[in-house]
Order: sequence, then C-alpha cells, then structure tokens
Amino acid sequence: MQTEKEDEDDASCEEYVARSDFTGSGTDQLSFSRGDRLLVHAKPSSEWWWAELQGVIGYVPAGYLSQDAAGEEEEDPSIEDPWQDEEYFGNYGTLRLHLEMLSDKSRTEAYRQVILSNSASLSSKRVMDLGCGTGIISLFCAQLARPSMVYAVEASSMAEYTRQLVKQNGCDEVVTVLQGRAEDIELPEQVDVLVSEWMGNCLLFEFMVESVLLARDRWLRDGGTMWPSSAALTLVPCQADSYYAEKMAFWERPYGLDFTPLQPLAQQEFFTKPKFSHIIDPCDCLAAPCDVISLDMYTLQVGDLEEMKGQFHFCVEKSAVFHGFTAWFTVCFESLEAGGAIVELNTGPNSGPTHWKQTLFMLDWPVSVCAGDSISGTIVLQRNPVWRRHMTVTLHWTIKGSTDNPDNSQAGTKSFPMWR
Ligand SMILES: N=C(N)NCC[C@H]1O[C@@H](n2cnc3c(N)ncnc32)[C@H](O)[C@@H]1O
Repeated sequence: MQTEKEDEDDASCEEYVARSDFTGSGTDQLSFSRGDRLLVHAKPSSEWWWAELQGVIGYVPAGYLSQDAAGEEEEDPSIEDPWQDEEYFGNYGTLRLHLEMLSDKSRTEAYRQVILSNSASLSSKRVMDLGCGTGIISLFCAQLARPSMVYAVEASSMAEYTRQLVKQNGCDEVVTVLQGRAEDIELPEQVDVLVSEWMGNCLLFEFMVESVLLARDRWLRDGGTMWPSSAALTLVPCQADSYYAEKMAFWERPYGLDFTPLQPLAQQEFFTKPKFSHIIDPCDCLAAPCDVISLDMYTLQVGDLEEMKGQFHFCVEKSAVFHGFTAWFTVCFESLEAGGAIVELNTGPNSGPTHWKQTLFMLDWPVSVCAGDSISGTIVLQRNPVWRRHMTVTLHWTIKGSTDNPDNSQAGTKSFPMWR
C-alpha cells in the first residue's frame, strides 16, 4: 500500500509516453524505447526532465515525450520530433537538394564509376539503394549492369516521381521503388549490395548513417557488400585570411571609424558555428592533413555514433596565421571482386569540387605559428542527445613552439554546434 508521501509524490508526477528510442549518455541520463511510459517527477528545464522508468530514475530529453490521451499516443504539435522528419523529408520532397546533388559531378560520377567498374559482378545481384532520391544510382545499376533486382527506397514524396523516372527510362523491370523510411519498409528478400549516398556535412550531419546501419543489419545478407565500404573524416589546421577579414577585421576601420567594440559580437555570431560551405585553397593548409576518424561500414554500430573521438598531430610547414581547422571526408567503395579496384570519393581541396565543399572551424582569435611548430590535440563528435540529426564538434589543441620558437606554447578548446 502506498504511504501518504508516495501518494503525494504520485500526485505531482505525470505520465508521458516516449515518442522514439533514446540512448542516454553518461550515468544521469535514462535510456528508453519508443512507447515506454515514463513517470515525470520534475521539469528542471524545458529540454531535460527528471523521470522514472521501471524504478530507474534519470534525466530524459523532454522533446522525446508526449502525453497520450485515451491510451493512444496523441501527436502533440508542440513537441517536435527529435528527428525532425517532417521538415527533413519535406526538404527532400522538393527538387532543390536533388538538383544540387545531381549537379555535383564528382559525387554522381563516383557512384556511376562504382557501378560501371563492377558491372559484370553485379549480374544477378540484388541491390538496395537506400535514400535513392531521384533514383540516379538505381538507374545507373539498371543501365550499366544486369542486377536481378534493385530496391530503391525513398521516404520523401520524391518517390512518386522516382517511379515515373524508372518507367520513363525503361528500368521498371529491374528497379522497384519503395516509398517509406528504410527503417519501416519490408523487402521481400535480403540483398547482396547495400548502396547509399548518405554523407552529410562533416560526413555525419543528418545522421542518415544510422538508417544505413539499421538497414545493413536487417537486409544485407552475410557476406554482402556495403557501398560505401568505409569513410574517413580528415582535418587540417589552416589560415582563413579572407573569411577573417570579411567577418572580423572589417570592424577595425569601416569608413575611417573604429567599430572594434562589435568584434566580440562578430566572434559570437560568425565563429560559433562551423562554416559549412567553405572552400579551402590547398595553400591555406598549414600542415599535411590527417584522418581523424575512420568508419568501417561493416562493423560500425549505431551506438558508436553517440561519441566519436579522433586525435591529431600536425607539424606546421610554414609560418602563417592559424585561424582554425578545416574538415572534409572521403568514402571508399570496395570492388565486388576480391582485389578489384577501389573507387574513392574525396571531398578535400585536392580533389574535384563537390556540393559538400569543406567545413571551417574558426578559433575565437587567430594565432601566429611558425614552421616547425606542432599543433596536436583531439576532435570529439558528440551526437546531440535530443536533436538526433545534429552534433557538436569539440576541438582541443595544444601549440608547441619549435626549437627556435620555444615560447610559442598555448592550448585551446572550442565546441561547435552543428547546428543545434
Ligand atoms: N546527405 C544526404 N546524402 N542526403 C540524401 C538523403 C536522401 O535519402 C533520403 N533518406 C534519408 N533517410 C532516409 C531513410 N531513413 N529512409 C528512406 N530515405 C531516406 C532522403 O529523403 C533523401 O532523398
């Protein structure tokens, strides 16, 4: 029987239903699954509540919970979906993003090259094209090879048009378009190849990679092939004179006036988040780039995506102003034939331009460095526990002066939300 205190507590508690899975990080966050009924004891902030599930207490993201009515989960418009799927798939239901992706020759030709160079081995293979968009990869498969079936999966309303494109190009015998999220659709069989173009800014933004891993675990047969097979995030310390001049130095003497009191505002407004549409000139690189995070698409697990860490050690090759770090990614497609040629899509400054461009992380204040100095440290990609398509990139760095510049030693750290 409950004591009066417990009755009182229960009276102040409210029952909520989880709208989606949540994997807590750290000891004070409570993990739960979609549909779990949680008892909310306190709401210390609008984002994090103190709740209980089966006797275990911890912090939970408020955005994941909604109060159901009459036993059924009610779509509470005030509580946003942590995946923001309505907005996300809404965007992909229009041509703008598909035009950008299709116009990216480096990206699209790389996938075409993968299909072309594996056309013989693709004969009689079953393929899943996850997030097919307009179906370009599926059409390459049907046009350049003889797979037994291509399941083109697309969650946005673009799928209706993709069906028309498949028919328009005489590929409807081979390509079947399935409209729905890869997590929800049912295939009639497992597949031999799972191909997807899932990469976002800084490789992981959008976290579509989670859908690819779930589809791998559910639909790729043992020994099947993942395209891409691997991915790597690359980092380099860089100068960014023009960007710095445009956003910060500008305030020093506009029209002969001193506007420097605005510089802290400029730092906050322009340097807090990464600049995702940056194009780095190779001569802005202050050291040899370094792969800081490598993903094996056969072994990577969804849980690994919560926090990914990498280390770097750069030897500065020229005296310059160190404004920040630039990141890009490379994905590789292994051959279906053992020992066959690997196709690579590199989005870095020494490869063809892509719509991803590169991502620039500006330090709060630039630092002068000399040839021979070292810049070493770590990068941490922390997935946002509430907004599941977002992450925070935290950089820690230490600059050590070279022997002829020993006193140039300083350390720094900065976290960049992408984008929430
Ligand atoms: N950063 C990218 N390459 N984005 C490509 C995303 C394409 O895949 C589609 N897409 C993303 N996630 C999913 C999913 N879980 N299921 C089906 N389609 C998806 C999306 O609608 C768009 O057409």
